[in-house]
Amino acid sequence: MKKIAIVGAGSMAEAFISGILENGLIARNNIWVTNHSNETRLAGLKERYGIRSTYDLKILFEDADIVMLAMKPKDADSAIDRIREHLTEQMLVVSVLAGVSMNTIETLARKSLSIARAMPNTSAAVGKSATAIAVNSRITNHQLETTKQLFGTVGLARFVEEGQLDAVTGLSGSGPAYIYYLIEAMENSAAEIGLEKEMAKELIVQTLIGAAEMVRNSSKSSEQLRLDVTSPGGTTEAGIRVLEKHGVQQAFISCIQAATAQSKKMGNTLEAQLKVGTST
Ligand SMILES: NC(=O)C1=CN([C@@H]2O[C@H](COP(=O)(O)OP(=O)(O)OC[C@H]3O[C@@H](n4cnc5c(N)ncnc54)[C@H](O)[C@@H]3O)[C@@H](O)[C@H]2O)C=CC1
Ligand SMILES: O=C(O)[C@@H]1CCC=N1
Repeated sequence: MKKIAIVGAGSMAEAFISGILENGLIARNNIWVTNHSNETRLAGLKERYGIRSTYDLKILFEDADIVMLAMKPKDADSAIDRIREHLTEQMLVVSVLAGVSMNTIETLARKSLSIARAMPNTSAAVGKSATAIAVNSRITNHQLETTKQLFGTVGLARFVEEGQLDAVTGLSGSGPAYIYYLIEAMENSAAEIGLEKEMAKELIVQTLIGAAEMVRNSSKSSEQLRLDVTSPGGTTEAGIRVLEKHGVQQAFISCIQAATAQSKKMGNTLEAQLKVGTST
């Protein structure tokens, strides 16, 4: 029977709690969570999921096999400093902190740790996260298996080199927000062209699911799939011409590059503060 101690009780923590319970990976009474100071939030999680919470770190970490770091990167320094005496080399430390390297986590903890650093996304809440994971050399085969299972409960999980995680953060970690941004635009335009809100939402959602399934299942490239929709002199051509005029594809490329750069910057800022040099 495994015990997980989750440090940070925000949206990512909740997504994991819900995923773990859905799949029965860890029993309810072995899922423990804490946060900075918001007792109402902890009470809400207890109420919704029947899990446990505490501010007593001794109780939180006692016999814990897995520790999940799920606070904001800016709080990592103070949060890890507070818990570090409870962290052991035997525990699997799972971090979802954007930009924070495994080396930085060990520096903050002032000890060697078995770490799995992951970049999931909020679709974990519905079991559809796209997660990339890097592990350090101290991870045992058993802990690697546990990591696979843990992230498998909330969606697709792929292992990568740690150096790729900033790019993953820019692409799929932040990715749901880009898609929501597009949906907002489609919803706003639906109102302008005279479609009823609820029905328009259904049509938009089904269009996205359908297009995603086509990309997943078809042997054709996404460009070819787009061309298949675009009849010469037709409606799609008229619409896409406007997107091209506004440089929308280049805007998305720049957006993902900016998010990737921000992930690197967040990590480098923390490393510089710790005087452990700069990351690549
Ligand atoms: N929200 C997202 O889409 C994604 C977030 N992440 C990462 O997940 C982490 C959490 O993000 P969210 O859940 O969105 O944040 P959030 O702001 O919703 O939750 C952060 C939690 O950390 C707690 N916290 C702050 N200081 C603490 C301390 N000293 N000790 C214990 N708990 C403390 C807060 O009380 C809060 O419960 C971040 O590091 C973020 O980079 C990763 C992938 C996607
Ligand atoms: O915006 C952020 O920093 C976090 C990391 C990936 C998604 N949300």
